[in-house]
Amino acid sequence: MSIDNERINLQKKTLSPRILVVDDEPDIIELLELTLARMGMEVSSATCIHDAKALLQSHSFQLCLTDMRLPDGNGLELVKYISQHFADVPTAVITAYGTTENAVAALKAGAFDYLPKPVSLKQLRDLVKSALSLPPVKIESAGQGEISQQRTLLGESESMRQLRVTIDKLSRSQAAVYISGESGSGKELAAKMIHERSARHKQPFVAVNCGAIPENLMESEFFGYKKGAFTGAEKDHDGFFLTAHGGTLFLDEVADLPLTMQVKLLRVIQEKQVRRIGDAQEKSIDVRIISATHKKLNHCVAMGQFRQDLYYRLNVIELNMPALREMREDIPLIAEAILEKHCQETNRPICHIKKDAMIMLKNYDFPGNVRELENVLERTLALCSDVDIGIEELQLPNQKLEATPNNDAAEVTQVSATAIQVRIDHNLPLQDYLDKLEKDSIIKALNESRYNRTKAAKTLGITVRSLRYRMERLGLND
Ligand SMILES: Nc1ncnc2c1ncn2[C@@H]1O[C@H](COP(=O)(O)OP(=O)(O)OP(=O)(O)O)[C@@H](O)[C@H]1O
Repeated sequence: MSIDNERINLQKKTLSPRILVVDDEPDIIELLELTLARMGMEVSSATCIHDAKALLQSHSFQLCLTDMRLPDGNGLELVKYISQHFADVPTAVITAYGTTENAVAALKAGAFDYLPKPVSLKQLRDLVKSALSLPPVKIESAGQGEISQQRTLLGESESMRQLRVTIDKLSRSQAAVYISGESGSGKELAAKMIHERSARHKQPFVAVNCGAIPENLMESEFFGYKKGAFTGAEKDHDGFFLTAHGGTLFLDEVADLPLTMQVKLLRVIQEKQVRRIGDAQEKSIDVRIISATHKKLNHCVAMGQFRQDLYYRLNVIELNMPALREMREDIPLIAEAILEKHCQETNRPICHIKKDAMIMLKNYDFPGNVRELENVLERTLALCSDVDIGIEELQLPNQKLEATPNNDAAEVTQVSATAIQVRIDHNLPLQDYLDKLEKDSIIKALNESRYNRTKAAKTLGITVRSLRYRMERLGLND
């Protein structure tokens, strides 16, 4: 062999992915070693957790395949150990036939995927390929800075930081995820983040709003059809499952699926096979399912509107999106980010929200969550030409102030340097309360300046024009 060839072989060897196999059955180790070696992998094997940990300390691995039952403990222990200390190493567990509980427990503990026994070599190869195409783990991914290139859920509250960490973990697994949360709270964004950070990121992300498809078209939309299968089927159509092959299928508003469709969906998910209408052949599909609804899916199950078996299939891991009012401290950051984005897109100077207006936003309950915040700000930008956005430009719907620590009226009182002592009436609608505060501030400034509007405006920190506008609005002209 020439020196060059030798060097290439050596390079190939050092570049081969290394896989750790943990099993106490020599036959299984041998089968896995042979198959993986044929795929060009380097394999190290251990027969117990203790030896596996020692190997992890001394070598770097790109994947670990472990049995569940090991002489010195449970494979889950190893899954947890690896996800804690070697977050970059995906782990797959080999589970005894029919023990789905084990598989679910492993996925919840952070496993990338599971392989049921007897191990199918095709499944093994597919699993290895996907595990090796996982993007590298990002350090400190709870923060947002380093992932700014990708879409991300903004917010620095503890719940948002935790959510991002969980999303990163879920991205490194193949488990079905069910995302719960109110409308507009970021369920679809979370699903996209999981997909974009996963081994499937180069494959399609197909989002389906289950509530928007007419019942008579559901089957053909989900499973596809062959040309001529029915009147109007002028060419082959793949349907959502086949289109999402290799990638992620996001079933939004999954609770809206009719029961007949739920049965068909469950079958396809279980068998991993789909047959287009009019096709004699079934096709294998490899699709990760993420589902979501703003309804309480467990209630739908209890009411007999949603099949329990499908619920268990979809809800291997649940991700709950907090409502915006549960993370009020994040409202300024999210609001400013939305403004910056819109201003950049429309080529206008970046607008900012004034302090009192921001407090008002923080105190508003946002039943429509971040989507509503986006709409409020978009409307504001359309109507306001100033770079500083004040209370009146926001035009928030009236809302009763509730005495929670977050919308503490004391905070509102602080905003205006000239704010006078006002009796705070929690029973007033928010707009009326703020109008009263504004009116009292203006009257006080006018009194102090002996009705000199220029001086009063200066004290209030606003322009004379704005003072005139406000006085007119509040009926103070007399
Ligand atoms: N934490 C967040 N940071 C930045 N943007 C967010 C955040 N949460 C939601 N959004 C944005 O809010 C809008 C609504 O989010 P999304 O569509 O994901 O909500 P959803 O829960 O799926 O809504 P629905 O239940 O109505 O389908 C999107 O533009 C999304 O990008």
